[in-house]
Amino acid sequence: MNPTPSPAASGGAPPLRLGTRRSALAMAQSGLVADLVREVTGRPVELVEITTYGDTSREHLAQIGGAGVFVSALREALLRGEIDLAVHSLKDLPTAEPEGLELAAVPRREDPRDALIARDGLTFAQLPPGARIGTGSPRRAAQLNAWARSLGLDIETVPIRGNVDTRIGYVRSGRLDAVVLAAAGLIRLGRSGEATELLDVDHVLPAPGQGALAVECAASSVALTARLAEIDDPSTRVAVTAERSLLAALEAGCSAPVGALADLLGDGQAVTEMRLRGVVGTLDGTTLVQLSTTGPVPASPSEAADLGRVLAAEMLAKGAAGLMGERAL
Ligand SMILES: NCc1[nH]cc(CCC(=O)O)c1CC(=O)O
Repeated sequence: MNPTPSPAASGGAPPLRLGTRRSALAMAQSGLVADLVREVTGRPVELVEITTYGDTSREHLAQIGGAGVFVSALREALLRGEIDLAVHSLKDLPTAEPEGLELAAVPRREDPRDALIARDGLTFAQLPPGARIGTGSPRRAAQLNAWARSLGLDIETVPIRGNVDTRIGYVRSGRLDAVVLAAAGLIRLGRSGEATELLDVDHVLPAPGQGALAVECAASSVALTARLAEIDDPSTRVAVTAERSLLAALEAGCSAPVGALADLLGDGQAVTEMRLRGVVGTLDGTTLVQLSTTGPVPASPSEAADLGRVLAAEMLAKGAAGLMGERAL
């Protein structure tokens, strides 16, 4: 981090306009990034609320084109010069970077795991027969159903959507026995205490990029992009690059039942290797293709992307393509 510039240096600078969705989670994420951006630029940052189609539509995500609908309005505002930077959940960001935009920074990742919020403090294994678990994500449905089968549990996954409050509300009102959400979202909203279990990634691999934020700019904002590089976390960047490259090489969209997680492995002294795990499955969890590969820590994002492509090729050779056609209801 740079030392804070003197008041004189920042005195006349106009505020940077940071575009954000207006959900509580988006505002929390944007607030975090705004603090980081103020630190490295010494400039004031103002939040500009942008409404996206994903926020107003009541249709299911898979039907309106997946989580990319949350992203496009922010990207259009960037391209029109109405905002200087946009903050997205990286897992909602389509893998193809549009012409004229740049993924300027991926700050340090929050916990990538999924969290269970169940009634009566229950864990997954304690859910009663016939338990109904809400999730709009085919990835979560596939892995929860597979996990339940391996435990001899009888559960039903129920498609739901809505913001974090709405989804937790299904449990509080008694309409569902449990819901599954990203731990990172709960943590950023100060609601991690409501989780009754953090799901082990051996059972439920998160979405590629889950828990990480994406700070996007117009490619023409050269000076700003250079400053934002200071809030980029290189370890997070290589991990999410491998995960997203796996997703892209599977030619799966963000609403496909694909999970991926890269983590850096160490010997206690130093990081020595990166492991990338991936999963694709049918919604009912009867068939999963789950593979892992471990290699030297990538020296660059492009090397990380290679690891993603290698694992994708292995998954495709095991029939992954045939499992990705299914959509959530
Ligand atoms: N698809 C919605 C979405 N996009 C990002 C997050 C959580 C934050 C994150 O994963 O970084 C969520 C909510 C959820 O999955 O529970």
